[in-house]
Amino acid sequence: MSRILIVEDDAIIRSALKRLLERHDHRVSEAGSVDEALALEPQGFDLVISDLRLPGEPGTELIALAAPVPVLIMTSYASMRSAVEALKLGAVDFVAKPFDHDELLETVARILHREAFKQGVPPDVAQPGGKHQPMIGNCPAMQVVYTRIRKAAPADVTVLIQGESGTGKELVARALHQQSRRAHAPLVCVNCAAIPETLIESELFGHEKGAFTGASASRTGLVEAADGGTLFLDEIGELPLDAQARLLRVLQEGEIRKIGSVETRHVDVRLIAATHRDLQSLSKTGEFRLDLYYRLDVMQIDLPALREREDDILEIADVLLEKACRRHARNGLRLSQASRRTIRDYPWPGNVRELENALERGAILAEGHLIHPDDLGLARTPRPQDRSPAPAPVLAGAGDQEASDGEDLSLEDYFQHFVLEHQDQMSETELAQKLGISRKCLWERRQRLGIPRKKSPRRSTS
Ligand SMILES: Nc1ncnc2c1ncn2[C@@H]1O[C@H](COP(=O)(O)OP(=O)(O)OP(=O)(O)O)[C@@H](O)[C@H]1O
Repeated sequence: MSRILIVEDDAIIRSALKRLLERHDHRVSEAGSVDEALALEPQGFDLVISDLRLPGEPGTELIALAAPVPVLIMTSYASMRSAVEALKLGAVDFVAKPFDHDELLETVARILHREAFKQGVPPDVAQPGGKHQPMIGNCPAMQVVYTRIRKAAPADVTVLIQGESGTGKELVARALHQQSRRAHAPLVCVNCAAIPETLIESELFGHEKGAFTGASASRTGLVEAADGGTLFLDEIGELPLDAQARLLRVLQEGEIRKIGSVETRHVDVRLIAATHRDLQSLSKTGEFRLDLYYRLDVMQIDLPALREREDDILEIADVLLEKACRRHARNGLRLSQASRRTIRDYPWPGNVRELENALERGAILAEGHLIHPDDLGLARTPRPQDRSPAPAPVLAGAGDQEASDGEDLSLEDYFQHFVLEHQDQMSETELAQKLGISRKCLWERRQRLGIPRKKSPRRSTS
């Protein structure tokens, strides 16, 4: 069922058209002018059918205001000139009034069909350097993702993105922001797992001077920094309960209160959250507030793991390899047939990020013009029957470099031993520094090896 918005000031024509479309299973809303149409948020529809001449602004104004939703223009002034003008301005098509019912229905069906195809097109995403690149991959699961992005982006609702680490959750958040009406405002990305638990509330919500030991000046939080724009909270499952309560207030009341302050301030922020954890299960154990979960779960986007995107793996590998070759001035480098098989059969527990790293290694290490499996440095190559779900191989060294089987084991042992022995005396930052890895990497390895971070009993600033 498609959602269609009719914009027509003549009530008789409007209700006749409404009845006609409803008889053909469309859900129809009506407006009598451009202003009334805007109040109904035209971007949430699949098609806008608008009269050209309306009281106030002409129907062609909606072409830009409803974008990317197509606008079909009706005109009783069926001169070629007004129709051509409307098409030039970007109308998807036009119909002359009085219209023939079958012709109109056919035009509507054709437009909706064409749009349905467009929906599966990967969105362009601005990378941190400012360059725009399309998301790679066209497998059926990703087409569903692209369609969801296209529909959810302009709707200004909270979105919960779920998927394993490295599947592209941040990329989806960027696409949602860029296709929303907030695109001109900031997108603030926060990885809740990478900020010490004791600091996360003040990072997000800000604090007043003297609110806690070490708070020597008042500070604005990241939620406020995203005012007017979008806040992307990655790994929201790691947010401590106190911070969850504050976040709930932001979502419910649109209000923020700094730590140590009695005053509240209004903020207008769209929240996009991501997690690789099952928030509903976490809420059963009391680790995640169920009311917050329901607030977040307005629209869900599920990202498939790379191993489930068999048709995409080699396509992604080719595009990422080209980029890696450009970065390292190794143009013309290609994957050997054996490398292509290895890439296809490997379970990719670290998903696209792990593939990106492996290809980068390949581009650096390859000696001739072909990248061989050894150059990729994958920990082990499973036989096809070993594939998903496979145990995650442990990656060695900073930046997730991988090593051979023997080294994996000793590194894993070393990591576990070191963390267990020192975590009572060291902060997460110190632990990560001593291990030569990032805080985020430390957190990910803790998850993989089942050594969750201990909850600290009181606030401190270390
Ligand atoms: N479909 C895709 N097309 C192109 N690049 C991708 C795609 N999916 C992921 N990537 C790349 O993989 C890397 C990881 O993506 P991203 O940071 O969005 O993943 P994530 O799910 O947010 O990971 P984490 O949960 O660990 O933060 C990035 O460099 C991103 O550009």
